Amino acid sequence: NELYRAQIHLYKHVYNFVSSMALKSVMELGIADVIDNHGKPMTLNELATSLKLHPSKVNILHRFLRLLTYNGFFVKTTVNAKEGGEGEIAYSLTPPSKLLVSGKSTCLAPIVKGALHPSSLDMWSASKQWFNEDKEQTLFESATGESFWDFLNKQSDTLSMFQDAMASDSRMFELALQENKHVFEGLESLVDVGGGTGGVTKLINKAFPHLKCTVFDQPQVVGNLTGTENLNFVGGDMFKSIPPADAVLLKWVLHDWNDEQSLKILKNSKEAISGKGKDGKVIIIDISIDETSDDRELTGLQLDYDLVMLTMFLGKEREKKEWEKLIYDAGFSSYKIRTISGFKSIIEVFP
Ligand SMILES: OCc1ccc2c(c1)OC[C@]1(O)c3cc4c(cc3O[C@H]21)OCO4
Repeated sequence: NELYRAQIHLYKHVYNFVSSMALKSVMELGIADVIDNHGKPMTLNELATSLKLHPSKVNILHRFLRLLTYNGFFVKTTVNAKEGGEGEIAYSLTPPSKLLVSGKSTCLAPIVKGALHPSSLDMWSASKQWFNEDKEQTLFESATGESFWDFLNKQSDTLSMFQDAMASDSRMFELALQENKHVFEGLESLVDVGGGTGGVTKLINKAFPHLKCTVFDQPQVVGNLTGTENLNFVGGDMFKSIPPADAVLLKWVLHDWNDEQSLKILKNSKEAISGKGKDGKVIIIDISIDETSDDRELTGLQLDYDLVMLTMFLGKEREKKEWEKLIYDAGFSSYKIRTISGFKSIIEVFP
């Protein structure tokens, strides 16, 4: 009956937060590390013992693992099956939960921790007031009275939590970089605008040791960071000016900003690459929403990010035609866009 099917769809979306929170709990308990260290499927009791859980928590752990197994984060196998006996259920990691194993370049636990921090969740209790107020501000500002950037910069632990999150996502870029080396070939200098602690720049510098790389971010972000021979940190304001280079890299930056602010950043980027008469370029790495895609999980993630950017930064995720308009409005003459592994695209923009 379609009425009950509608009710199931409605309630499923109401309780989507439960699987996010279960994932957060598993990340906090370090279950991926425990199973990875064990080296083979782990029974519930082995897991509970290793996690030093109180006996009353063993069944709770079982229920969490059941939901997360259903959602593709674990697989169940049977171990210790005696002759004709049942054996025991044991849990193994899957590719998504392997991304929570610490100490690897593919560890995304920091972004799970950051994105599910109360600062990203509590603000939603102010959504009604946000919609009804006549002020243009983020949901975060409506709820807390300060911008998310000010909140992050206020305490070192929140800033480092955010930077660890960005760095963890950047380490995933290594694969995409190998598949897109041609984008960086022939460059003598590159400035990574909004580069934070230099996660991506270090990867590029490793792949292209002769490329002079500059990490450009706010003074309080890069102030006390020291570079190496071909990688230096420069503090400044990308809305004022960007240090000159053959290429400007904007990875996961423009989606934080509305069209007016993004135009300003792109115009300053155009200034920065137009020195020395070289035909420089701007390299944008960001989400480009493909509404025609039939990959519902990919498009769903991209639309989730659009609301995260809207509510926290008054930013947005852009479709291809929106990128095109922004690029041409900023005075560039052409661009090349291609999806890179995962949910982002790489857009080369030429003056
Ligand atoms: O373009 C920048 C950019 C890129 C990704 C993310 C940003 C901003 O903020 C929202 C977000 O969901 C988030 C919020 C966080 C966090 C990490 C984190 O990852 C997500 O650590 C503390 O709070």
